[in-house]
Amino acid sequence: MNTSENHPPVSARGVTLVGEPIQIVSVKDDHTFELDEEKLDTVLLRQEIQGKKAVVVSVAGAFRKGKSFLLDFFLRYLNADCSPDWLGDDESPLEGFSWRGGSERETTGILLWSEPFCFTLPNGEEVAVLLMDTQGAFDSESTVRDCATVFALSTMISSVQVYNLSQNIQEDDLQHLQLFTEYGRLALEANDNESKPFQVLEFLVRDWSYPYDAAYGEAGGSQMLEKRLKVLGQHEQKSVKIQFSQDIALEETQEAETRMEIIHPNLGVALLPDSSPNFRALVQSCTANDNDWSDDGGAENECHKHEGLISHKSSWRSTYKQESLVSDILNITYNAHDAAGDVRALSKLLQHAVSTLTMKDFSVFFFSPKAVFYNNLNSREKAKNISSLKVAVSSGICKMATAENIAGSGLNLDQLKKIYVGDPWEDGLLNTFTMKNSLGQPRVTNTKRILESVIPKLADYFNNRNKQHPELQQIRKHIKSCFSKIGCFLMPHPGLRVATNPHFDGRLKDIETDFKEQLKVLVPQLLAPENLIVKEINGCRITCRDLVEYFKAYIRIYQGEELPEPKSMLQATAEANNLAAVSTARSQYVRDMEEVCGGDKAYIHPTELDKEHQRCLRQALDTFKSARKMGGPEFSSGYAEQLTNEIYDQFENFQKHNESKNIFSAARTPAVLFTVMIVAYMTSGVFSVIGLESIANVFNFTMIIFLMFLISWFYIQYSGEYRTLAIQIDQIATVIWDQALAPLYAQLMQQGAQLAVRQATQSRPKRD
Ligand SMILES: Nc1nc2c(ncn2[C@@H]2O[C@H](COP(=O)(O)OP(=O)(O)OP(=O)(O)O)[C@@H](O)[C@H]2O)c(=O)[nH]1
Repeated sequence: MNTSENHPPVSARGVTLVGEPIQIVSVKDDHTFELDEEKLDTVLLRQEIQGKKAVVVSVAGAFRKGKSFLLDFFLRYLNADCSPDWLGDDESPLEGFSWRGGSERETTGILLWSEPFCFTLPNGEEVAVLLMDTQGAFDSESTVRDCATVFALSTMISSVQVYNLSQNIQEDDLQHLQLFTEYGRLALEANDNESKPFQVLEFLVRDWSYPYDAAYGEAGGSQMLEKRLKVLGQHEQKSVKIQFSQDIALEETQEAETRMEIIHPNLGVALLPDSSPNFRALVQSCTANDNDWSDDGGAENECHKHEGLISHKSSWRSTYKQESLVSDILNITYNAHDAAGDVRALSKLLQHAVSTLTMKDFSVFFFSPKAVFYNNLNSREKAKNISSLKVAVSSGICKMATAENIAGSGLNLDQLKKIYVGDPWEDGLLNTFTMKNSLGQPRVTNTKRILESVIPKLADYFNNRNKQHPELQQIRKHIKSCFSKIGCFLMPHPGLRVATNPHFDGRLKDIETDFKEQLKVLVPQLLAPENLIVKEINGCRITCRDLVEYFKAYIRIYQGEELPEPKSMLQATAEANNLAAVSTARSQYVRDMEEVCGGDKAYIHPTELDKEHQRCLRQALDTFKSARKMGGPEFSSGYAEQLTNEIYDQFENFQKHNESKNIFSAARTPAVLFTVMIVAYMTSGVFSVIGLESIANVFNFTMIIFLMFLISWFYIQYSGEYRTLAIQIDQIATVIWDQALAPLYAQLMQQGAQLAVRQATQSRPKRD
């Protein structure tokens, strides 16, 4: 709400709020900017602060998004001397910079709070904190240039620019930021695109409604910023350290071996599936008779050892179902559909086996403890990782079996990506897939066919997923290159009363608790003395006195004409389209005319050349008109005119070039010079015959001069030197030709023609 005129504004803690907003920069009706130097001086050149370092915190962004409202909380905090209960009581209206509800813009130009706040930094340095409110961008009365100028100026002047956004960081927010900061960078002379021209940028996302995606505050903000400003498709050069669970397993193996020894060895068997060949061999050894092993003496002996110990001896079995084994070996039956009975029967079967075989015999059929450990681990990792690898199967990268191998080896798709990004030449993936575990087996596979098919497909997949359009990359790179530090803070919605109640006057009781909680974090984060950022320009810390000079210098740049005008996207695109169409049409004209009178073509009569020019011009204009362009016919008419003018310029060149091919015009200068010499010689002869020697000498002298001209002209044509002299001689010859010889020639031609006509009519036979 506007600061009341009847009583001075009072802060929430009952302390009078000293100062008022002062309009430093105003925008005039003709969209030019004016700096009120006097007011600026009253704020910054006060005796007590002019020598102090300046901290300038500005809030900029679209109009009607609560910038001034937020600044008033900044004021409260600073006015309360940063005390912990700065937010004050529930009943005090929010005052300071003028803010209000409604849809029409409030702030115009740039405002400063008239009373800078003085603090001492932890290093003992005295600083003055200035708060700056800016005109909201994109309202219906501001041009793109106005918005860009306000944003650029405030960014150039401030040490912390709060970019106030609503609900999210959208791509258009980044595009505008790019345009505005580029406009700022252009104005700065140190526009080397290397040093960072601006200091801190804080994205402030208001009304953040997705705390379940990213939490309110700075942590969620950083997470969000990381996503939004990520430049995808750039391989990070630092190597990626990945913690594989399999690697841990290798270290654990030793410990596992010891552990396995104290576990009953049956566990090793119990872990085997009953389809496993080892399980079958074990059972076979418990039940085999002599005949089964007759072809193998060693095995025969082994079986003899078991003879008598095993009650039922049979040949290789057709079935190894637990139910039939128990019935054959132990001669008992049980309910195979009862899980508990099943386990009890298995236990009896194993006890029987243990009692009939020595440990040594029995252990032949065990998996090693290491193998069992791996098997265990493999199942656990497979369960954990397989879901992400199903994407690889559905994308045709590998079959399910390979995906299971990869998953079982402790890798998921995300980790594979990190390996690939860390080593994009595919070696990383190859090495990982083929590295040996402590059993000497490959981690995933070393089958060449699989490796050759899966690894390139994985690499393609990661590359395509990583692809980000160059335009998007460029925006992100640009923004990062402009600021020394970029942060983000997610603010919750302040509640419906704040947003929609026309009588809301900023009392805390009407504001949602979440919002107030986050304010208590945000404001000290920006303004607590230990967090203040002193304004720096080209590495120098700026005092309030210096800031006045910079302000004046910067505004002068934006008042002048030297900066290109920032345009709306449509206008810029329409211009680019039209210019491209002009260029295509002009090239077509040049090509067509080259066909008519190009370098290797013969001289063409000027009238004919003009006709050809008209034809090519028409065609070029047709090409321009038929090109698809943005902006409409009215916008294009100016470019059509530009095209016609450029084509006429080209035509002049073609005319000159054509003229140079005319041998008569090329020979005109020597012919004129020679004619003048002859005439001068003959005239001098006539005058000397009649005794007027002095006049004859003048003509002789003229003849000598023209002879010298002629010799010089030939020399210059031959050597290419003294070209300016040749041009002057050509000009003299042209004047003589135009003034004397050409009219004479025309007259002679006319008389000749008349004579010819007369003779022709006289010689015609008379009719009776
Ligand atoms: N939804 C929402 N509204 C807010 C928030 N903060 C303030 N408002 C309301 O937004 C309206 C405009 O506030 P201002 O501070 O005048 O907005 P501004 O961005 O300075 O507006 P301009 O000066 O026109 O650029 C007021 O009605 C505030 O109550 C917020 O975080 N979320």
